[in-house]
Formats: sequence, C-alpha cells, structure tokens
Amino acid sequence: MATGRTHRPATRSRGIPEATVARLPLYLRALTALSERSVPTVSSEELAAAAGVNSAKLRKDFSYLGSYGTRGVGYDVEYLVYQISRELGLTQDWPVVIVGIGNLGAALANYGGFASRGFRVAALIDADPTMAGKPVAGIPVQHADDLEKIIQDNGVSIGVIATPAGAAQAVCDRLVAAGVTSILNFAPTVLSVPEGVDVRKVDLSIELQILAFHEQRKAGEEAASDGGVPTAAARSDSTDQGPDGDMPAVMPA
Ligand SMILES: NC(=O)c1ccc[n+]([C@@H]2O[C@H](COP(=O)([O-])OP(=O)(O)OC[C@H]3O[C@@H](n4cnc5c(N)ncnc54)[C@H](O)[C@@H]3O)[C@@H](O)[C@H]2O)c1
Repeated sequence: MATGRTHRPATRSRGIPEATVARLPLYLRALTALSERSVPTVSSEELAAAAGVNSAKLRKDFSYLGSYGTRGVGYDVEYLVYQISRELGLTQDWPVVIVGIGNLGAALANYGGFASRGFRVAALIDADPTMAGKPVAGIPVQHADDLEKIIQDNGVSIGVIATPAGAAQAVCDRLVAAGVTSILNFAPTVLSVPEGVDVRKVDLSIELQILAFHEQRKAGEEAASDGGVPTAAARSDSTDQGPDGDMPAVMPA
C-alpha cells in the first residue's frame, strides 16, 4: 500500500524477508501456547498447523533464523520462543503511546495482551480537554498539547493512532517529529511518513469485506451444486472491495 514518502525494502537489514517477519508472530503465538502447556519439542508439521502456515514455508522461515530443528525430535519450543522473540525485538520492553482515547483507544488501553508481549502502554493522549487527568485502564489521559514532551519523557518509539481519520495525519506528523519511528494506525486513512518510519495499518472492515466476498462465492457454489442458476453475486469475479481487498487485517500502510 502506498504511503507517499515511504520506501520499504522487501527484506530487513539482516536478510530476513518481510513475509517471513510477518509470519514470526504467528509462530510465536503458537509456540507460546505450547510453552504454556510445557510441551518441550514440536515438529515442523505440528507447529505449521498450529500457526496456520505451510510446513515447507515454516522450515524455510526458520532457516533464516539459523534454526533447523533436530531430525526425529523437532524444534525445541523454549529455544524457538527465545529466538523469535529476540528476532522481533521482544526481549526488551517497548513503551507505547495511544493517541485518541475514544471507544477504540480505550479498548486498546484496556487490552491486557500488550503488556504480556512486551508492549507497555506508557501514556494515553487525547485532544479533548475534559478527558485530561481521567484514568483509563488505570492510566491518566494526558492532553494532546503535551504530546511531544510525553513522547520524549517516556522514550517512546511506537505510537498507536486511534483518532478520527481527519486528525490522523497531523497526529502522525507530530509523533514523528517528536521521535516516534513506528506507527500502528487504526484510522481509516493512508498516512504519509518520511523515510525510516514504519507504518502498519489495521482495518477490520477490510477483513469483513474479504469475508463477504468469500460468503458470496460459497453461496454461488452451493447454488451451482444444487443445479440452480448461480446468483449475480456468485458470477461476478470481483466485489467492490477497493484496491486493499486482499490485504491482511494488519498491513503495511
Ligand atoms: N481499524 C479498525 O478496524 C477500526 C475499528 C474501529 C474504529 N476505527 C477507527 O478508529 C478511530 C477511533 O474510533 P473511535 O470509535 O474510538 O472514535 P471516538 O470518536 O470514540 O474517539 C476518537 C478520540 O480521538 C480524540 N481525538 C480527536 N482528535 C484528536 C487529536 N488531534 N489528538 C488526539 N486525540 C484526538 C477524540 O477526542 C476522541 O476521544 C476512527 O478513526 C475509527 O474510524 C478503526
């Protein structure tokens, strides 16, 4: 997805392809579940099934980490958790700010899964003066006027934008100027960022559109197998999903 000024290489500096990087969190989630059940080793097939990935692709991905497993034994779960966490930069704590503490921002602030994965919500920021000082998830909301100081005081490099779309670019610009170099954008707008800043975009409505597409395909196939005439929807090769229709829920902006 184009971001105006952003240029993103297909591989990371250490030679791990972006597509592999995008799958590492899937492996980590599956491995963490195994670790919680005290499972010591796992085969590539089992892990691939748990992560929803093809096993040949998994083995290729792990070869970039220098992890080949042991024939007949599989991969050491704890060691892979450590290796992938290290590769993803999760062996350190990442302070995160959330900007826009409305319905979504408050839900994100209350989500316990960030902290357990090494992302500490360091500050909540909103432009509404009536919210200043009010706690959300136990953290007092701070006014947007102080955004730069908050970023610098907390050494924040990751910002989450949950403002209305119309405010998102200006918020993004201020975050970047204050030193933020990674942005997770929930606002339905394409952000323009300078070289060196990473933006990931989350859009659940796009996921629903993709599901709607598959639903109408299924309905058409059922109608055809019943000997009926396929519906107009089933006959159409594409739906009105727009250019991002095949993108994942979290995607490079
Ligand atoms: N990506 C997704 O899947 C998804 C899902 C739901 C909502 N959204 C988007 O998330 C955003 C927030 O949705 P919501 O329902 O929480 O809206 P909301 O109106 O409840 O909250 C928006 C908050 O942003 C604050 N705000 C506005 N301008 C600001 C600024 N310049 N700086 C700081 N704060 C500012 C407002 O005061 C408000 O508290 C919207 O853009 C919405 O479209 C995305």
